[in-house]
Amino acid sequence: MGERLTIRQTPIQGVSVIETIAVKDHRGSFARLFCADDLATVLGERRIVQINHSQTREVGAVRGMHFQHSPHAEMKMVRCLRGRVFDVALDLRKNSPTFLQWHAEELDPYTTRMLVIPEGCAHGFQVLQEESEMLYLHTQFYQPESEAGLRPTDPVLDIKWPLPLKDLSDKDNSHPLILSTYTGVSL
Ligand SMILES: Cc1cn([C@H]2C[C@H](O)[C@@H](COP(=O)(O)OP(=O)(O)O[C@H]3O[C@@H](C)C(=O)[C@@H](O)[C@H]3O)O2)c(=O)[nH]c1=O
Repeated sequence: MGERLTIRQTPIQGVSVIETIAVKDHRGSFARLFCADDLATVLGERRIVQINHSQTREVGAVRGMHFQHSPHAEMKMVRCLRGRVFDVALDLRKNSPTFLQWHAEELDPYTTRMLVIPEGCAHGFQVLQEESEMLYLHTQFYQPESEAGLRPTDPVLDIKWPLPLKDLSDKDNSHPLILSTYTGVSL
């Protein structure tokens, strides 16, 4: 059996793209979505403790940019199960060489790509096809008191969303704008 997964690094340390190689036959396809052994170099000592799913109706809708503060900082692995999304990881780590830089990947069920977003990076996405569905693997439990976010339209972040933004939640629309004095998060 050949390689089932490939891991591609991005310019942001710890943000990587995992591609699953599906096995195809006359019935359709089979793909391994997660394997702790295959992903040992990405996971280290972490373990997946929660799996979440979201469905988003409208093209242009944005969810993000979300993260959890230490001590509940988490790694997320994000995959699109239906539709297509523009998925963004944003580096907020104090003293990181890529501080405030972002990396985006288009995710859809056919390219079987999963974006890895490590602790100290925020995550968000824009829906490019109606009824898009996302699957999240998390290394920490959801902790509302540690939950934080940045405004997807924040000019300091300058995220180049492909479409006009719509359907933000009230919470996402009220994330504070960051100032030029913002120094990031500590882990
Ligand atoms: C994230 C989360 C939310 N909730 C609840 C809180 C709220 O009532 C409802 C919807 O939550 P939100 O509005 O935060 O959902 P949403 O805006 O989709 O939040 C998600 O956005 C993307 C970008 C991520 O990266 C995810 O980790 C998550 O933060 O679900 C949980 O019960 N467990 C969870 O793990």
